[in-house]
Amino acid sequence: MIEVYAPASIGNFSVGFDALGAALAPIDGRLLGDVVQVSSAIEDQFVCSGNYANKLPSEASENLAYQCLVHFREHVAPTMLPVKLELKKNLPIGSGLGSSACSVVATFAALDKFAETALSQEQLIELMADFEARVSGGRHYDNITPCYLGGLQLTGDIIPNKSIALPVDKQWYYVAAFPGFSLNTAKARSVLPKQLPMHNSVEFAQRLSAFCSLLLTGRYDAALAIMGDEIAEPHRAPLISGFSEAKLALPALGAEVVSISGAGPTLFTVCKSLKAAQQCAAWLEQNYINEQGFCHICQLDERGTRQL
Ligand SMILES: Nc1ncnc2c1ncn2[C@@H]1O[C@H](COP(=O)(O)OP(=O)(O)O)[C@@H](O)[C@H]1O
Ligand SMILES: N[C@@H](CCOP(=O)(O)O)C(=O)O
Repeated sequence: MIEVYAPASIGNFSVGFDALGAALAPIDGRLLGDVVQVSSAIEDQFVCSGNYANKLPSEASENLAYQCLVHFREHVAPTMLPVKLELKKNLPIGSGLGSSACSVVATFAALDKFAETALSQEQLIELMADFEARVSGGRHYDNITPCYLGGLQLTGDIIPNKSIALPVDKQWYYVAAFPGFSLNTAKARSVLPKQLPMHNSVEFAQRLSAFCSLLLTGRYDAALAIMGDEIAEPHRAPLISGFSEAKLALPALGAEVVSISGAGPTLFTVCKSLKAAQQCAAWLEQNYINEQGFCHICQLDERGTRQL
Protein backbone atom coordinates (compact mmCIF):
# COMPACT_ATOMS: atom_id res chain seq x y z
CA MET A 1 0.00 0.00 0.00
CA ILE A 2 1.19 3.50 -0.82
CA GLU A 3 0.18 6.35 1.49
CA VAL A 4 1.00 9.90 0.45
CA TYR A 5 0.59 13.19 2.32
CA ALA A 6 0.39 16.56 0.55
CA PRO A 7 0.55 19.81 2.56
CA ALA A 8 -1.68 22.90 2.51
CA SER A 9 -0.27 25.93 0.74
CA ILE A 10 -0.51 29.73 0.60
CA GLY A 11 -1.12 30.75 -3.02
CA ASN A 12 0.13 34.17 -4.22
CA PHE A 13 2.15 34.72 -1.04
CA SER A 14 0.90 38.31 -1.24
CA VAL A 15 3.50 39.58 -3.68
CA GLY A 16 3.22 37.01 -6.49
CA PHE A 17 -0.31 36.66 -7.82
CA ASP A 18 -0.52 33.23 -9.56
CA ALA A 19 3.28 33.02 -9.38
CA LEU A 20 4.39 32.42 -5.78
CA GLY A 21 3.26 29.85 -3.28
CA ALA A 22 4.41 28.34 0.00
CA ALA A 23 3.80 24.95 1.63
CA LEU A 24 2.76 25.00 5.30
CA ALA A 25 3.85 22.90 8.27
CA PRO A 26 2.17 23.62 11.63
CA ILE A 27 4.90 23.95 14.26
CA ASP A 28 3.04 21.66 16.67
CA GLY A 29 3.84 18.78 14.30
CA ARG A 30 0.26 18.20 13.18
CA LEU A 31 -0.35 17.42 9.52
CA LEU A 32 -2.35 20.03 7.60
CA GLY A 33 -3.19 18.47 4.25
CA ASP A 34 -4.83 15.63 2.35
CA VAL A 35 -3.73 11.99 2.44
CA VAL A 36 -4.19 9.48 -0.38
CA GLN A 37 -3.86 5.71 -0.03
CA VAL A 38 -3.51 3.43 -3.05
CA SER A 39 -3.65 -0.34 -2.67
CA SER A 40 -4.31 -3.36 -4.90
CA ALA A 41 -7.94 -4.35 -5.40
CA ILE A 42 -10.09 -6.66 -7.52
CA GLU A 43 -11.48 -3.72 -9.47
CA ASP A 44 -10.96 0.04 -9.33
CA GLN A 45 -12.63 1.50 -6.26
CA PHE A 46 -12.79 5.04 -4.85
CA VAL A 47 -13.44 6.07 -1.25
CA CYS A 48 -13.54 9.60 0.11
CA SER A 49 -13.21 9.93 3.89
CA GLY A 50 -11.87 12.56 6.32
CA ASN A 51 -13.38 15.57 8.09
CA TYR A 52 -14.36 17.41 4.91
CA ALA A 53 -15.49 14.44 2.77
CA ASN A 54 -19.13 15.38 3.37
CA LYS A 55 -18.52 18.86 1.88
CA LEU A 56 -17.64 17.31 -1.49
CA PRO A 57 -20.11 16.06 -4.10
CA SER A 58 -21.17 12.50 -3.21
CA GLU A 59 -20.76 11.35 -6.83
CA ALA A 60 -17.24 9.96 -7.28
CA SER A 61 -17.20 11.28 -10.84
CA GLU A 62 -17.34 14.85 -9.45
CA ASN A 63 -14.40 14.32 -7.12
CA LEU A 64 -11.10 15.54 -8.49
CA ALA A 65 -9.19 12.64 -6.95
CA TYR A 66 -11.38 10.11 -8.77
CA GLN A 67 -11.07 12.12 -12.00
CA CYS A 68 -7.29 11.93 -11.60
CA LEU A 69 -7.51 8.14 -11.21
CA VAL A 70 -9.64 7.78 -14.35
CA HIS A 71 -7.25 9.94 -16.36
CA PHE A 72 -4.20 8.15 -15.00
CA ARG A 73 -5.56 4.73 -15.93
CA GLU A 74 -6.65 5.84 -19.42
CA HIS A 75 -3.70 7.99 -20.43
CA VAL A 76 -0.70 7.37 -18.19
CA ALA A 77 -0.65 3.76 -16.96
CA PRO A 78 -3.23 1.64 -18.84
CA THR A 79 -1.60 -1.60 -17.63
CA MET A 80 -1.71 -0.64 -13.93
CA LEU A 81 -3.46 -3.35 -11.88
CA PRO A 82 -6.86 -2.40 -10.35
CA VAL A 83 -6.60 -0.21 -7.27
CA LYS A 84 -8.55 1.02 -4.30
CA LEU A 85 -7.91 4.76 -4.00
CA GLU A 86 -8.88 6.44 -0.75
CA LEU A 87 -8.79 10.23 -0.37
CA LYS A 88 -8.68 11.46 3.22
CA LYS A 89 -10.07 14.95 2.73
CA ASN A 90 -8.56 16.88 5.61
CA LEU A 91 -8.53 20.40 4.15
CA PRO A 92 -11.68 22.51 3.95
CA ILE A 93 -12.99 23.22 0.45
CA GLY A 94 -12.81 26.78 -0.85
CA SER A 95 -10.54 27.77 2.01
CA GLY A 96 -7.60 29.44 0.30
CA LEU A 97 -5.30 26.68 1.53
CA GLY A 98 -4.93 25.02 -1.86
CA SER A 99 -7.44 22.30 -1.05
CA SER A 100 -8.17 21.15 -4.60
CA ALA A 101 -4.47 21.25 -5.52
CA CYS A 102 -3.73 19.18 -2.42
CA SER A 103 -6.07 16.36 -3.48
CA VAL A 104 -4.77 16.40 -7.05
CA VAL A 105 -1.11 16.42 -6.04
CA ALA A 106 -1.54 13.69 -3.42
CA THR A 107 -3.48 11.51 -5.87
CA PHE A 108 -1.11 11.78 -8.82
CA ALA A 109 1.94 11.41 -6.59
CA ALA A 110 0.49 8.26 -4.98
CA LEU A 111 -0.56 6.75 -8.31
CA ASP A 112 2.79 7.59 -9.85
CA LYS A 113 4.57 5.78 -7.02
CA PHE A 114 2.21 2.81 -7.14
CA ALA A 115 2.49 2.34 -10.92
CA GLU A 116 6.20 3.29 -11.08
CA THR A 117 5.73 5.38 -14.21
CA ALA A 118 8.51 7.12 -16.05
CA LEU A 119 6.83 10.54 -15.91
CA SER A 120 9.26 13.39 -15.36
CA GLN A 121 8.72 15.84 -12.51
CA GLU A 122 7.71 18.50 -15.04
CA GLN A 123 5.19 16.20 -16.75
CA LEU A 124 3.64 15.37 -13.41
CA ILE A 125 3.41 19.04 -12.45
CA GLU A 126 1.71 19.86 -15.77
CA LEU A 127 -0.77 17.06 -15.27
CA MET A 128 -1.52 18.29 -11.76
CA ALA A 129 -2.05 21.85 -13.01
CA ASP A 130 -4.44 20.61 -15.74
CA PHE A 131 -6.65 19.03 -13.12
CA GLU A 132 -6.64 21.88 -10.65
CA ALA A 133 -7.55 24.25 -13.50
CA ARG A 134 -10.77 22.27 -13.96
CA VAL A 135 -12.25 23.74 -10.77
CA SER A 136 -10.37 26.92 -9.97
CA GLY A 137 -11.35 29.07 -12.92
CA GLY A 138 -7.81 29.51 -14.27
CA ARG A 139 -4.57 27.61 -14.78
CA HIS A 140 -2.06 28.51 -12.09
CA TYR A 141 0.75 26.60 -10.41
CA ASP A 142 1.09 28.50 -7.15
CA ASN A 143 -0.58 25.81 -5.05
CA ILE A 144 0.55 22.82 -7.12
CA THR A 145 4.33 23.27 -7.01
CA PRO A 146 4.75 24.27 -3.35
CA CYS A 147 2.40 21.45 -2.36
CA TYR A 148 4.38 18.97 -4.44
CA LEU A 149 7.93 20.24 -3.97
CA GLY A 150 7.67 22.03 -0.60
CA GLY A 151 9.08 25.41 0.47
CA LEU A 152 8.42 28.72 -1.27
CA GLN A 153 8.23 28.39 -5.05
CA LEU A 154 8.30 30.95 -7.85
CA THR A 155 6.24 29.13 -10.40
CA GLY A 156 4.55 29.31 -13.80
CA ASP A 157 4.48 28.02 -17.35
CA ILE A 158 7.42 30.08 -18.58
CA ILE A 159 9.65 29.21 -15.61
CA PRO A 160 12.28 26.52 -16.27
CA ASN A 161 11.00 23.19 -14.87
CA LYS A 162 7.87 25.17 -13.91
CA SER A 163 9.34 26.24 -10.58
CA ILE A 164 12.29 27.82 -8.79
CA ALA A 165 12.69 27.36 -5.03
CA LEU A 166 13.33 30.52 -3.00
CA PRO A 167 14.97 30.70 0.43
CA VAL A 168 13.25 32.39 3.39
CA ASP A 169 14.40 33.50 6.79
CA LYS A 170 14.25 30.44 9.07
CA GLN A 171 12.99 32.74 11.85
CA TRP A 172 9.79 33.61 10.00
CA TYR A 173 6.54 32.25 11.32
CA TYR A 174 3.28 32.18 9.37
CA VAL A 175 -0.10 32.28 11.06
CA ALA A 176 -2.80 30.77 8.84
CA ALA A 177 -6.36 31.44 10.01
CA PHE A 178 -9.28 29.79 8.21
CA PRO A 179 -12.39 31.70 9.37
CA GLY A 180 -14.74 28.73 8.93
CA PHE A 181 -16.67 29.77 5.83
CA SER A 182 -15.90 28.98 2.18
CA LEU A 183 -15.06 31.22 -0.73
CA ASN A 184 -15.04 29.57 -4.11
CA THR A 185 -11.79 30.22 -5.97
CA ALA A 186 -13.50 30.61 -9.35
CA LYS A 187 -15.80 33.24 -7.78
CA ALA A 188 -12.86 35.05 -6.16
CA ARG A 189 -11.11 35.09 -9.54
CA SER A 190 -14.17 36.47 -11.29
CA VAL A 191 -14.02 39.74 -9.29
CA LEU A 192 -10.49 40.53 -10.50
CA PRO A 193 -9.96 43.06 -13.28
CA LYS A 194 -9.41 41.50 -16.72
CA GLN A 195 -6.68 44.01 -17.54
CA LEU A 196 -4.12 45.99 -15.56
CA PRO A 197 -3.05 49.56 -16.27
CA MET A 198 0.59 49.80 -17.44
CA HIS A 199 1.68 51.47 -14.18
CA ASN A 200 0.29 48.61 -12.07
CA SER A 201 1.85 45.96 -14.32
CA VAL A 202 5.26 47.57 -14.04
CA GLU A 203 4.95 47.93 -10.29
CA PHE A 204 3.87 44.28 -9.93
CA ALA A 205 6.88 43.15 -11.97
CA GLN A 206 9.23 45.36 -9.93
CA ARG A 207 7.87 44.17 -6.60
CA LEU A 208 7.96 40.48 -7.45
CA SER A 209 11.38 40.54 -9.08
CA ALA A 210 12.84 42.62 -6.22
CA PHE A 211 11.27 40.30 -3.64
CA CYS A 212 12.81 37.21 -5.25
CA SER A 213 16.20 38.85 -5.73
CA LEU A 214 16.26 40.03 -2.11
CA LEU A 215 15.45 36.54 -0.84
CA LEU A 216 18.08 34.96 -3.08
CA THR A 217 20.69 37.36 -1.71
CA GLY A 218 19.67 36.83 1.92
CA ARG A 219 18.25 40.33 2.46
CA TYR A 220 15.18 38.99 4.22
CA ASP A 221 14.08 42.12 6.08
CA ALA A 222 14.16 44.17 2.90
CA ALA A 223 12.12 41.46 1.15
CA LEU A 224 9.55 41.49 3.94
CA ALA A 225 9.31 45.28 3.77
CA ILE A 226 8.12 45.26 0.16
CA MET A 227 5.58 42.46 0.49
CA GLY A 228 2.13 43.59 -0.62
CA ASP A 229 -0.67 42.71 -3.00
CA GLU A 230 -2.24 45.41 -5.12
CA ILE A 231 -3.49 42.96 -7.75
CA ALA A 232 -6.00 40.75 -5.94
CA GLU A 233 -6.36 41.81 -2.32
CA PRO A 234 -8.24 45.10 -2.85
CA HIS A 235 -10.86 43.27 -4.94
CA ARG A 236 -11.18 40.22 -2.72
CA ALA A 237 -11.04 41.83 0.73
CA PRO A 238 -14.72 42.92 0.54
CA LEU A 239 -15.69 39.25 0.03
CA ILE A 240 -14.02 38.24 3.30
CA SER A 241 -15.87 39.28 6.41
CA GLY A 242 -13.43 40.49 9.08
CA PHE A 243 -10.38 40.70 6.83
CA SER A 244 -10.07 44.49 6.79
CA GLU A 245 -10.38 44.69 10.58
CA ALA A 246 -7.70 42.01 11.00
CA LYS A 247 -5.39 43.79 8.58
CA LEU A 248 -5.68 46.92 10.70
CA ALA A 249 -5.28 45.19 14.09
CA LEU A 250 -2.51 42.64 13.55
CA PRO A 251 0.52 44.85 12.83
CA ALA A 252 0.35 46.20 16.40
CA LEU A 253 0.65 42.59 17.61
CA GLY A 254 3.79 41.94 15.58
CA ALA A 255 2.55 40.93 12.12
CA GLU A 256 4.98 42.18 9.47
CA VAL A 257 2.58 41.22 6.68
CA VAL A 258 -1.17 40.50 6.71
CA SER A 259 -2.63 39.18 3.48
CA ILE A 260 -5.07 36.73 1.89
CA SER A 261 -3.93 33.14 1.46
CA GLY A 262 -4.71 32.12 -2.13
CA ALA A 263 -8.17 33.33 -3.06
CA GLY A 264 -9.22 33.43 0.63
CA PRO A 265 -10.91 33.42 3.02
CA THR A 266 -7.88 32.14 4.96
CA LEU A 267 -5.76 35.03 6.18
CA PHE A 268 -2.05 34.70 6.75
CA THR A 269 0.52 36.76 8.56
CA VAL A 270 4.29 36.71 8.40
CA CYS A 271 5.93 37.32 11.78
CA LYS A 272 9.59 37.58 12.75
CA SER A 273 9.25 35.86 16.11
CA LEU A 274 7.24 33.06 17.69
CA LYS A 275 5.93 35.51 20.30
CA ALA A 276 4.49 37.78 17.61
CA ALA A 277 2.93 34.79 15.84
CA GLN A 278 1.34 33.63 19.11
CA GLN A 279 -0.10 37.11 19.73
CA CYS A 280 -1.55 37.22 16.21
CA ALA A 281 -2.97 33.70 16.53
CA ALA A 282 -4.65 34.59 19.84
CA TRP A 283 -6.26 37.68 18.26
CA LEU A 284 -7.39 35.74 15.19
CA GLU A 285 -8.92 33.00 17.32
CA GLN A 286 -10.90 35.63 19.24
CA ASN A 287 -11.86 37.86 16.35
CA TYR A 288 -11.59 36.16 12.96
CA ILE A 289 -12.61 32.53 13.13
CA ASN A 290 -15.96 30.89 13.92
CA GLU A 291 -16.67 27.39 15.34
CA GLN A 292 -15.79 25.79 12.00
CA GLY A 293 -12.56 27.75 11.65
CA PHE A 294 -9.02 27.04 12.81
CA CYS A 295 -5.74 28.77 13.21
CA HIS A 296 -2.22 27.32 12.92
CA ILE A 297 1.20 28.79 13.59
CA CYS A 298 3.38 27.39 10.84
CA GLN A 299 6.76 27.41 9.24
CA LEU A 300 7.36 26.31 5.69
CA ASP A 301 6.97 22.64 4.87
CA GLU A 302 10.27 22.06 3.12
CA ARG A 303 9.52 18.43 2.28
CA GLY A 304 6.33 18.87 0.27
CA THR A 305 4.45 15.76 -0.81
CA ARG A 306 5.80 12.57 0.70
CA GLN A 307 5.09 8.98 1.55
CA LEU A 308 3.97 8.42 5.12
N1 LIG B 1 -10.99 16.37 -3.92
C1 LIG B 1 -11.40 17.63 -3.98
N2 LIG B 1 -10.88 18.57 -3.20
C2 LIG B 1 -11.32 19.85 -3.26
N3 LIG B 1 -12.29 20.29 -4.08
C3 LIG B 1 -12.85 19.37 -4.90
C4 LIG B 1 -12.43 18.03 -4.89
N4 LIG B 1 -13.15 17.37 -5.81
C5 LIG B 1 -13.99 18.24 -6.36
N5 LIG B 1 -13.84 19.46 -5.81
C6 LIG B 1 -14.63 20.64 -6.14
O1 LIG B 1 -13.74 21.64 -6.61
C7 LIG B 1 -14.11 22.91 -6.14
C8 LIG B 1 -12.95 23.46 -5.36
O2 LIG B 1 -13.23 24.73 -4.97
P1 LIG B 1 -12.10 25.80 -4.74
O3 LIG B 1 -12.79 27.03 -4.29
O4 LIG B 1 -11.21 25.87 -5.94
O5 LIG B 1 -11.33 25.13 -3.53
P2 LIG B 1 -9.88 25.42 -2.99
O6 LIG B 1 -9.65 26.89 -3.16
O7 LIG B 1 -9.96 25.07 -1.55
O8 LIG B 1 -8.95 24.59 -3.76
C9 LIG B 1 -15.36 22.72 -5.31
O9 LIG B 1 -16.48 22.98 -6.13
C10 LIG B 1 -15.33 21.25 -4.93
O10 LIG B 1 -16.61 20.68 -4.77
N1 LIG C 1 -3.41 32.23 -7.43
C1 LIG C 1 -4.71 31.67 -7.11
C2 LIG C 1 -4.58 30.87 -5.84
C3 LIG C 1 -5.87 30.18 -5.42
O1 LIG C 1 -5.64 29.47 -4.21
P1 LIG C 1 -6.81 28.71 -3.45
O2 LIG C 1 -6.14 28.08 -2.27
O3 LIG C 1 -7.79 29.74 -3.04
O4 LIG C 1 -7.37 27.72 -4.40
C4 LIG C 1 -5.71 32.80 -6.95
O5 LIG C 1 -5.38 33.76 -6.26
O6 LIG C 1 -6.80 32.72 -7.50
